[in-house]
Amino acid sequence: MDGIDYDTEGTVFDIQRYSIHDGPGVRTIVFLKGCPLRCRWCSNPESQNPEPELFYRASSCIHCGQCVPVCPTKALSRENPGFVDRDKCVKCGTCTKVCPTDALTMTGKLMSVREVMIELRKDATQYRRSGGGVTLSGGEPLFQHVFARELLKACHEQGWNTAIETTGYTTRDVVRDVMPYVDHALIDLKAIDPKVHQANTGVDNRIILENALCIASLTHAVVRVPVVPGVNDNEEAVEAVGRFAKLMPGVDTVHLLPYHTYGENKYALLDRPYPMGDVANMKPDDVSHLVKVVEGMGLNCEIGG
Ligand SMILES: C[S@@+](CC[C@H](N)C(=O)[O-])C[C@H]1O[C@@H](n2cnc3c(N)ncnc32)[C@H](O)[C@@H]1O
Ligand code: SF4
Ligand code: SF4
Ligand code: SF4
Repeated sequence: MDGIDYDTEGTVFDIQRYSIHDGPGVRTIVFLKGCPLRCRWCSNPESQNPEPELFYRASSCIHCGQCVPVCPTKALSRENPGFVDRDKCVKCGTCTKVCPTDALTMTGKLMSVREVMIELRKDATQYRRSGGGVTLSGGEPLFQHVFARELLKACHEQGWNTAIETTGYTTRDVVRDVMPYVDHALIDLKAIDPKVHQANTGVDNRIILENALCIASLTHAVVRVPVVPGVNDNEEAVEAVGRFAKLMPGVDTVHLLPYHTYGENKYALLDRPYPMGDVANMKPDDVSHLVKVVEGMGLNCEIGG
């Protein structure tokens, strides 16, 4: 094992314990900030910007005004639509320290590998008992690839299973640098049609498809598809993903994730419009015909996962 730099820092916006999804056994999910994509349905809008950001929850604000004078850039005012002038806010977090109701909070904080490992060690017994471990998610975990790599190395040194949830939108060098420390890659293929991919995520999918093939040649991989109404919730689109998955070395399983709106309220906290408008949650039954398509191609198919 190469040396591990425990001082490497990265921006983390959440650590979720006791997950039974996103890899084998009981897992802790570490969510890293930063993503080069802008999926219209993204359930973690706070993950996209690599920097820490300010959440403002209007329903918790008691209009006491204590935050207004402490802001160094005068970004807070009742005159501002949404209260926070996002162009003026420098994300210093000073206002959050005086708010008595947590209407203002920061999402994302700088943590060292050492600090994250202290959190992860609390669940080490669960990992050993269940064959679980640690999953890096986001955002795109490879966006902060040096931090991700050192964290994965540190997990391996403890003997824990490691996984990443990735779009694969990165360079080949990063893939080769990080994959030796990943036991299980959950690779999102959101659309095979390049025009559909570009229109709905903001990026071309050529690099993603090339890296998906490479990642599957380097570690155990599963393909995941967020099934989104009006984007890829049809048999042709899912069949195209299945055809591609069959080209990926060792891949025998596709997960279909029905579209959900759980992230919608977080757009309001960032004063951003929700790009999906009023498109309703999908139910597992809504994708059962797509499961049959995947299974008919000789692949395993799970809803969720
Ligand atoms: C939050 S993402 C993090 C990993 C990476 N950014 C990605 O998209 O692959 C984890 C999973 O949630 C899925 N996802 C994101 N928004 C979703 C939504 N509104 N409905 C269903 N799945 C969603 C993604 O497609 C991905 O499989
Ligand atoms: S985070 Fe800093 S700059 Fe932004 S509103 Fe709060 S105090 Fe002002
Ligand atoms: S300190 Fe908190 S509760 Fe008071 S006005 Fe500011 S955001 Fe609202
Ligand atoms: S790739 Fe993942 S984190 Fe990035 S915008 Fe899309 S769903 Fe969100």
